[in-house]
Amino acid sequence: MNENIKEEKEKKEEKVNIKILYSTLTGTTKKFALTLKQKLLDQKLSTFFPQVFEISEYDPNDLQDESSILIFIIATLNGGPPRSAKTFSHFLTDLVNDQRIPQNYLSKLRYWIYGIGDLSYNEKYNKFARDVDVYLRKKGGNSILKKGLGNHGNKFEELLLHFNRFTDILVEKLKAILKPNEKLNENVILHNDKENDKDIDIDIDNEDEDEDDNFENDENDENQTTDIEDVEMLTPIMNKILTKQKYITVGTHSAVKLCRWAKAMLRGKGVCYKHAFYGIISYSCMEMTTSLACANKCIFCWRHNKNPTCTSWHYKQDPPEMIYQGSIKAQKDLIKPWKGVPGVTSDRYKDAFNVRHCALSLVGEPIIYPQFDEFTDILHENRISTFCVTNAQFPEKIESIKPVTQLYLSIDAPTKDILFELDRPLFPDFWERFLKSIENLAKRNERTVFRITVLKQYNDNFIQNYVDLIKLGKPDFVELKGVTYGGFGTNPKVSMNNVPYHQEIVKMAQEFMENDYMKENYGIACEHAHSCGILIAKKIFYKNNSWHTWIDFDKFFQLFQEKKPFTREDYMMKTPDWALFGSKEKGSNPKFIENMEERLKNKVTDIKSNENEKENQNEKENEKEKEDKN
Ligand SMILES: Cc1cc2nc3c(=O)[nH]c(=O)nc-3n(C[C@H](O)[C@H](O)[C@H](O)COP(=O)(O)O)c2cc1C
Repeated sequence: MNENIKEEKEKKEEKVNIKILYSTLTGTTKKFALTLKQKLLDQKLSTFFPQVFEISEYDPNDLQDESSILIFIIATLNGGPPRSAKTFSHFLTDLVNDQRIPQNYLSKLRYWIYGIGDLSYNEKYNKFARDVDVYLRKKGGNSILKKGLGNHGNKFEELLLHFNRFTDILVEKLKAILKPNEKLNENVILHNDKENDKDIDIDIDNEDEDEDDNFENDENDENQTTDIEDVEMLTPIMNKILTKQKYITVGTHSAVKLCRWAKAMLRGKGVCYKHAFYGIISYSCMEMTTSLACANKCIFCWRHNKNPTCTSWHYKQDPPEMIYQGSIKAQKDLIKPWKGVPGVTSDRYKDAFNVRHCALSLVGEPIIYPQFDEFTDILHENRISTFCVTNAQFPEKIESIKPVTQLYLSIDAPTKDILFELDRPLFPDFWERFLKSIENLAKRNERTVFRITVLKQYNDNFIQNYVDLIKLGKPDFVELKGVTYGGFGTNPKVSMNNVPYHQEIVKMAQEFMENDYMKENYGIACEHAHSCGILIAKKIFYKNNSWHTWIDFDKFFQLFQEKKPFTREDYMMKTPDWALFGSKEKGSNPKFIENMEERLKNKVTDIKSNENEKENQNEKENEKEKEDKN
């Protein structure tokens, strides 16, 4: 950029010090926002640079580091936010409900609120303006002046008078705050200070001074939440970031990404652990989610916690058929560019367009999508198997969803404290939800799995605690898998030091098998050294002297079509020798690995390549961190 333009731009940016955000139903708040802007401009002060925006144009992620003073002039619609403020309102609700976000999160924020409502709405009078004020204060925001609540039920002149009285005082406050070349005078800013508020005795009578005390009730106010069901889950900014990271978003809450194992299998460079353990064809497997939002912010999250979080579904809902069509198209679009890439044979390339599996495990929490059952029905009708991975925070769903091909719980930690540290859950009763989810898993009839993602120094111990959870959930399988390097971003809590070697996972599995309960009921069935994975399976899958951990997919679809109850035992299949624990191939299917015989002859095992991969990953991590910093 030309230096002069850059300087000019910086100067201008410095001056954007008052953002007036309005949210309107019939235009009054917009009019008032423009009136206030003019009043500020009339001061002819170089430090006043007011700008007016509709609230939907404001990215709430900026609240934390907002250097401008925010002025909200907002109406209420049936006790909730007007349409243009729904995303903003939803963001704030999540923020206050998120126990991990510190109370001083918005401590840099300076704001003022003026609500325009109608007293005849009684307890819903200016409810949205009052909520926004409470929410911002809850997270440390600083109100520079007590909020104003105007009654549009009065004569318009009275409302305008009320607004003018407030904004006159506001102008004085702003003058005091935004003096040129002067440090902020702390005494001027009212840090939620009710004592200081008392000298501005111009608020209308029925305002509740102790709204903070009513906060919990406000949250439960049905009227507040019923109207926000058509908020889109993804903001345009989130969408842009996801696209940059090679996700294809489908509709407003789903996404597909091509799994690295799909690429590896296409190129004859390896298969995923799901192929070794269960017979999934990696390149025919569509990895996706029906909800990018999740109730956890795991420290090892692939998405570096850039996803939305929520404790319940309150979004616009896309129809399942549309998600299905969109996802299949996305998967095919992701496969297309692999034509002609070295190693990709025409047979495999063609075959990859036949989507046969769906791993509902990408990111987020797929089961909170309200039409999840309808979506899996469509997949099954199209002979696409379903592996569903949930974060064990929605126990009712885990009990009630229709059977999938294989149902997973992510068991990220053996104890409450470690779960809190690793998953950073949103729910205050996260441990109870976790245990209840495990308990409900035991009631399921299809194949069930505990997925333990092992992070060294975090959750690689406490075998007895894990066994207690296994006794409760009685999963058919326990997958131990070293955490995958996905670039840990700038998260200081995880690094390559937390990524285990395959031998360490094997050792952990063996420690499991020293436990009496495990010895009696389970055995180590498979391994996949390439991804540091071990499969511990229930002994019911050991028949006629061999493991049957693979899935008979034809049988599964037949059972689905018959619409009769079925169990895990109805669709199992013999596991091939190369996938078994202790085999020389260590879970790599010779059919999909180039020069396998030669590799084995030269003892170039996948364990070795795992070590090399680790070195590469170290390099990648450094690069990724550089990128993140930029
Ligand atoms: C459909 C509708 C619902 C409303 N609901 C409320 C309400 O719940 N609480 C309230 O104080 N005012 C309510 N109002 C009044 C508006 O907030 C008030 O008229 C305000 O001035 C509208 O501002 P605007 O002209 O910028 O849209 C409602 C108005 C309409 C038209």
